[in-house]
Amino acid sequence: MSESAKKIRAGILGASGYTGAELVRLLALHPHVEIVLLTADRKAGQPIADVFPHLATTDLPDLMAVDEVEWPGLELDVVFCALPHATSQEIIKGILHATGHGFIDEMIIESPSDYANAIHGSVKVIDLSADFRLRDQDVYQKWYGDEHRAPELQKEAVYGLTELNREDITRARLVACPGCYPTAALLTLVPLLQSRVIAKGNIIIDAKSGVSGAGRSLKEANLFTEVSEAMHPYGIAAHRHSPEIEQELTKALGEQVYVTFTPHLVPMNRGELETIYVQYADGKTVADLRAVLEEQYADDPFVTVAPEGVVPATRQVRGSNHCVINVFEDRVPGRAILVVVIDNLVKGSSGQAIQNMNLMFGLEETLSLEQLPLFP
Ligand SMILES: NC(=O)C1=CN([C@@H]2O[C@H](COP(=O)(O)OP(=O)(O)OC[C@H]3O[C@@H](n4cnc5c(N)ncnc54)[C@H](OP(=O)(O)O)[C@@H]3O)[C@@H](O)[C@H]2O)C=CC1
Ligand SMILES: CC(=O)N[C@@H](CCC(=O)OP(=O)(O)O)C(=O)O
Repeated sequence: MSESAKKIRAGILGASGYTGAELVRLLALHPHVEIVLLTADRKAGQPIADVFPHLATTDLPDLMAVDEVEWPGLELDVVFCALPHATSQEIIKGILHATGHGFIDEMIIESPSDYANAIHGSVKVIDLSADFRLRDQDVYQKWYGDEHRAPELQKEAVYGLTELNREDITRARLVACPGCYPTAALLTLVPLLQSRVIAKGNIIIDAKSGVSGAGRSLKEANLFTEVSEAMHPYGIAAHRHSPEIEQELTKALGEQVYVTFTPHLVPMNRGELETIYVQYADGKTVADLRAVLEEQYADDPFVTVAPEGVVPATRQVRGSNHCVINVFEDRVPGRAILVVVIDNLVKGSSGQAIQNMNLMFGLEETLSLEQLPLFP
């Protein structure tokens, strides 16, 4: 895109939340994006600088309620949807209709060019919530409690794990960004399963997240006094990211995969670390796992396989779109230990969403995401 080209007109729904604010912070650096819409719920009507003083130097519209937005008049090119689960479905369905486009499954789509024609000129939607991540309606209902209210779009949505799904993301109209835990787990496990260097059984994901992963709304469990100087697991054998991780691993391998996944809340603001225990496939060693990961991510700007022996830590990625992975030989014969870190608010949500937007608009994937991690 040339400097003189029209800027991409972007809207951010849920801009008074953590991922919404992070989208604003990162997009402020984007040379081809103009933010023309910000929405909020309880904070609608306020200038964003009143809600987030750290964003005061940016020139931005005030926060407005989603149901007051006049979609066609805004001529948006892209909408980032950073709303809580279950609220995105109907809003996204409404946006696609209000901006003049129907649902793909109401059209005759027989080839990639039919699809390209069908979505030509449509606003593109990048959803950070879980609403369109699970492909199966029944699985969605089982884990999220309610019937899906836009199942036709659930089928169309592309899973937005950038490094492993670039081709589909590039062509997509609706991208469902992965959850923060699945991002770290899948970047590590998909290449290893696909290249058959690990066994599909006995995968254990021990995950830790900073408190911003739970969002900005008020919850007793997230008070300073509850969270500081302590840590605890939650969602044991019942966290909704298990089916999301299993869906994508099963797709990658072509066989059903199950994982043991236990998240923990740790007293830090942002960052996520997963320690993943795996079993080698017959005859494979730690060197095979390292070789697969190094080859997979050799040309990727944001995913790094750390040198042998270097231990990934959340400080190595804080505030950045980077993901650092390393693999270690276990002293228990036949097993390896992987460690992976991301920032939940960047690679785990808003950064990856912008990476996807760059792909969807034919831009350099790294635009507005170039900053190095913050240290300390
Ligand atoms: N936090 C994280 O690390 C990650 C979050 N996600 C997902 O991204 C989404 C946003 O998360 P996060 O930013 O943490 O959430 P927050 O709770 O921090 O923010 C939610 C935003 O949505 C608005 N909102 C709440 N309810 C409604 C509603 N009914 N209608 C319209 N707007 C509403 C809020 O407005 P107001 O403040 O004015 O009430 C706020 O702007 C969630 O689906 C989350 O699961 C995904 C990956 C990582
Ligand atoms: C610390 C914390 O509470 N984390 C959130 C995960 C946030 C996230 O990635 O994802 P979703 O979009 O799927 O909510 C949780 O466990 O529910």
